[in-house]
Amino acid sequence: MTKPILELKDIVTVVNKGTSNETTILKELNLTINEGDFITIVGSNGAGKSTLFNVIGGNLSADSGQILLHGEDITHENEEDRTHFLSRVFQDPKLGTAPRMTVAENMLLAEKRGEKRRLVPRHMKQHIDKFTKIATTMNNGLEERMSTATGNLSGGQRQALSFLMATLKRPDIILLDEHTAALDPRTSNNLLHATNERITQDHLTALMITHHLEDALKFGNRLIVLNNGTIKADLRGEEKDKLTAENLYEYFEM
Ligand SMILES: Nc1ncnc2c1ncn2[C@@H]1O[C@H](COP(=O)(O)OP(=O)(O)OP(=O)(O)O)[C@@H](O)[C@H]1O
Repeated sequence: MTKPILELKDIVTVVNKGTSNETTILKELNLTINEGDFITIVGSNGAGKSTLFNVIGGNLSADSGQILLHGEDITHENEEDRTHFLSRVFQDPKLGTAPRMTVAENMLLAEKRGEKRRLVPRHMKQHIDKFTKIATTMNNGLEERMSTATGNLSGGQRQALSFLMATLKRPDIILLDEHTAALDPRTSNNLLHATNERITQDHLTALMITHHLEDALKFGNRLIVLNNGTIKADLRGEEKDKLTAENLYEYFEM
């Protein structure tokens, strides 16, 4: 049985309140995310995709509506509180990692997130074999650079590290905000496949924004089309499998 992890109920977000630029971005948006869902999200520029992630992440508060995590109301929890159950990977490879720290240190930091323990070499020794093994799953040589400062990695390796760090503590939800968009096509493709393997094999729950319809079709068990602040389509199973890029494109015009 699929269990809901996160439920968004009638979410409305308004920006520039009280000014002549007041705009409603999300318009009574409803979405239930179930355990193990890997949802790809597409939609035109300005459709509200990043705003949806900001509302889930607590960077932006909903003006009305409710957010439930495992049935509990978390609508008023702030961004920091929500890091206990979610992690996010951004488009910019520089955002997810500390540049002067090594790959292994960044991974240790991610694993100890939320704990009071200090980062000490003794802890590193216990973890290095496990971290190296995890890095190997990225298929991009990251495992050979465990002692390299993150700032000296290639963009693809750095973004793969950001993704791994986001998954290390098995958050309830992982938000992938066009996390391969800044990479060249081959590197992007490699990271997408590694992402897919880690999410499906470890039964993680993730939402991934992409502008590439083929990727939205290829990956995930559910595909959502966001248009003008609402969900225009939420396709899964056979319905998603049968979909082509051409049919999908039609949803953009609705
Ligand atoms: N804090 C804000 N203040 C004012 N306008 C905002 C704010 N956040 C988002 N918007 C506007 O809301 C609309 C939706 O933005 P959002 O970034 O969520 O769209 P998106 O679907 O992620 O677009 P893109 O594909 O271009 O990244 C846009 O018109 C944007 O300019």
